[in-house]
Amino acid sequence: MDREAKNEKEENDREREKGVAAMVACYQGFDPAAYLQYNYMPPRADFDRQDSIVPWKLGCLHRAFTEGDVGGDVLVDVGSGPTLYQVLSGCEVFDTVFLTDFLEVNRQELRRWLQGEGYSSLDWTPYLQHVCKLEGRRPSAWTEKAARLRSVVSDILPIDVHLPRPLHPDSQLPTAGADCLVSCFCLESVSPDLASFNRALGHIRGLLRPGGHLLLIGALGESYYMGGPGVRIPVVPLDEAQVCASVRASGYTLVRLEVYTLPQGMMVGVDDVTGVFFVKARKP
Ligand SMILES: Nc1ncnc2c1ncn2[C@@H]1O[C@@H](CSCCNC[C@@H]2Cc3ccc([N+](=O)[O-])cc3CN2)[C@@H](O)[C@H]1O
Repeated sequence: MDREAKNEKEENDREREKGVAAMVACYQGFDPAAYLQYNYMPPRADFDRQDSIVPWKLGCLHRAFTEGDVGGDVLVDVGSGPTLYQVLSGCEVFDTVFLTDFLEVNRQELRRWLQGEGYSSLDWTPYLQHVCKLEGRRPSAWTEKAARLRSVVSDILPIDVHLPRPLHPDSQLPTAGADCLVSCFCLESVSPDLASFNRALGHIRGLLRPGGHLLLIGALGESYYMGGPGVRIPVVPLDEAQVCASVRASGYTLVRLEVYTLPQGMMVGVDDVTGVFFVKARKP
């Protein structure tokens, strides 16, 4: 590499590090309880509304986990945040589930739920009941599902998708990698730009074994969201074509893309998201 190219690469690396550091600073004010209130209560989580977002997400995940091609022992949820909905179907398929997040406040929120009912900031019962219904079970089986999830969560780990190895080497992940990754609303919300989003997709690919699946949910058209009162966090705005291109460019085979377009009633002033994507992909 000649001197000029070396200088340019060093400058690009410095810019990249500055962008990631700025994102870390944004997250210092993240408020799990407020975030849950904004996004995981009605209207966005209204199980009696056909057009509510959370039932749509749970339906995508239920189909993806139960249509027969996803399986194995280990499921990793990348960037769990303070939420559990993303593993309510997967916990029936995998005997070992790792929840992960960058912030200790979110890992604490998840630990509180694991302690038992009534400790976490949000009552997940309606979510558990809804997924039981999707599975053809009576809603009162939610207590069994909660017990199942508590039994399979093996650890709640720190993660940084901007590192080539996002998890600490001691994380007890199988050498070959996880059998399945799920990640919801994380990568586009933690990346300063599209190049960083694409790199993060590549980094988490290293957590997945060949033949394993990636289930990715994310925001379309979003440029910011509120991570708490007065905590405005920038987001990489994505469209469907870019999501498909990024997934393929990061070395995954795209199995399918599903898209939800937000009706006016779901726009509640906590972000400027226009749609939600669901991707099922496979690592060749
Ligand atoms: N470097 C990092 N590596 C991994 N995770 C990291 C890193 N930095 C922060 N994190 C971690 O990632 C974060 C994940 S929460 C990100 C929120 N995403 C945007 C928000 C979500 C949302 C939800 C629902 C709906 N809806 O329409 O129903 C829309 C939307 C759109 N707005 C947070 O847990 C942080 O702690």
